[in-house]
Amino acid sequence: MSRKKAVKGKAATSSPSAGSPAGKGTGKSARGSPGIVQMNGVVHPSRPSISNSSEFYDIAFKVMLVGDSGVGKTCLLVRFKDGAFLAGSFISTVGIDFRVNGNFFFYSMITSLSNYLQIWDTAGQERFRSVTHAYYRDAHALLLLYDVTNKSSFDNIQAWLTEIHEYAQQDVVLMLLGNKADATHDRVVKREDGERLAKEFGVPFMETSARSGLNVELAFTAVAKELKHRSMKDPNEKFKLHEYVNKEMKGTGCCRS
Ligand SMILES: Nc1nc2c(ncn2[C@@H]2O[C@H](COP(=O)(O)OP(=O)(O)OP(=O)(O)O)[C@@H](O)[C@H]2O)c(=O)[nH]1
Repeated sequence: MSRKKAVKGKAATSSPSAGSPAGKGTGKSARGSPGIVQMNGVVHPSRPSISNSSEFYDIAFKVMLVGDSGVGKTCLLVRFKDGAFLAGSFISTVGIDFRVNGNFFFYSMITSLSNYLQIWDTAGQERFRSVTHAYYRDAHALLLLYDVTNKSSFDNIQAWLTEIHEYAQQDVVLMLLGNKADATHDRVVKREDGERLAKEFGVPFMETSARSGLNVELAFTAVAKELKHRSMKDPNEKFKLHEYVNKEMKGTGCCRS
């Protein structure tokens, strides 16, 4: 992921296109605007272009990927973005806008659920932590990752949860993801351990693989659905995130989603 490292290592003056995934074959610029990527070659005609969509949509949700360095946050996001594009998938992405803000990059996307998501990748390295904290505060959802082949990334989850408790909003949507589930030979954290930890903290859990695509779309879809339902006025229309995840989740017996 050298392209990502280049972005994360950049100073706050990073230009949106320089060294960006968007500049590496992720799509074409829309009408020459830097950083705007058209999906399936077309931005949905009935919707605004992504660059002014946060004004158009009443609710823009900020979703952040957090977890130790190397757990696969960037790969998960890239997998989701490309999978959504290529497969024309369930939460099909109508438009994606890539931007760099300081050490972070994020994708803005209008989804087929008609909500506007900003998905932020963060740097897991300790030296970026104080900056990351500032971004927690207005996050609506956090995807907290560990790496099933790295025990310390799992052991650090409690510390991450403590940080989240301290810095994030009280009602933040939180989901625990055990990534790299495809790496069966290198696995050191059992799925049951992840399940147990998630249960202890009352958060939905699934194993994912950015490599195979296992549950990647489901993780983002579940969060998008939860955010969408929370924003709806009708309190009877309760969406149960745990139930949805348990019903839709694919096991890790196989390496493809
Ligand atoms: N086998 C396997 N490897 C993965 C998976 N996801 C990521 N990786 C590998 O793990 C390494 C780190 O992935 P990144 O996405 O850069 O990790 P990150 O969490 O963004 O790391 P930081 O930016 O340092 O916080 C890379 O070498 C990836 O190829 C996965 O699902 N399976």
